[in-house]
Amino acid sequence: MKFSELAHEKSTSLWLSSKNHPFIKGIEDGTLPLSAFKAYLIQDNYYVKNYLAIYDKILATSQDSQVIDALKSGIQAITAYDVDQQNGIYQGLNMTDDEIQQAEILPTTYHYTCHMHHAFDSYGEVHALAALLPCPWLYLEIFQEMLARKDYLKGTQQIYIDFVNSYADETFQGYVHEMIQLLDDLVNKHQDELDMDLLLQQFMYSSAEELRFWQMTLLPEKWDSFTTAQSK
Ligand SMILES: Cc1ncc(CO)c(N)n1
Repeated sequence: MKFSELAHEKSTSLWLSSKNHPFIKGIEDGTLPLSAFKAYLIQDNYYVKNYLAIYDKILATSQDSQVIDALKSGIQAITAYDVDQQNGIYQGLNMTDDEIQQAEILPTTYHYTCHMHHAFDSYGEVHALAALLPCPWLYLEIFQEMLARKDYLKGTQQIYIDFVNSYADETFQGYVHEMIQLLDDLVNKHQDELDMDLLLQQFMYSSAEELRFWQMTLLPEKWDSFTTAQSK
């Protein structure tokens, strides 16, 4: 079994929880308050910046031309699907640069981005790529499945329809498949020296963080609940 297949299988229930999450259902039926979507976008702005920063760290140190080529085209995909698309949405929602840059980074965003940096800093590029993969792959699955449902997006807002269509489109799918292939090739190349359990853990942690990411803006999450002693 390929590493990607194993990781995907082990993450099934976590991914299902994301797919059924009220945030996702709210995008589909239009009940997600715009305030929650805005809060998500603000956290995601920081997240995507860090995602690209990890790509840069890998590009600056990798000796593997397959990794370098794939990440260079990956940067273009992230720029088109995450950065440029989100910039368009910010404008549509009248969100200012100050509002985005000065917002507080919430615990889950901080934790998820630290996890991805840690995977690279402590274990190197293959582990980092395992931590990075659930991000685009899960989005592709969530939004392709949403589009495939017969009455998808009935009554939802145009801004949500555009968001879903973008992450479900063929070019994005091509990028995701390239990243899956890259990781499987690297696992084969480095089979003897890789700790497979640790590698799987990188992917699983990120799958859990993706679920927390939806929850964070709906709760909404607050640092107070982390910085106040609780008896239970
Ligand atoms: C948290 C998160 N996961 C996945 C994606 C998709 O690239 C994103 N933009 N943000």
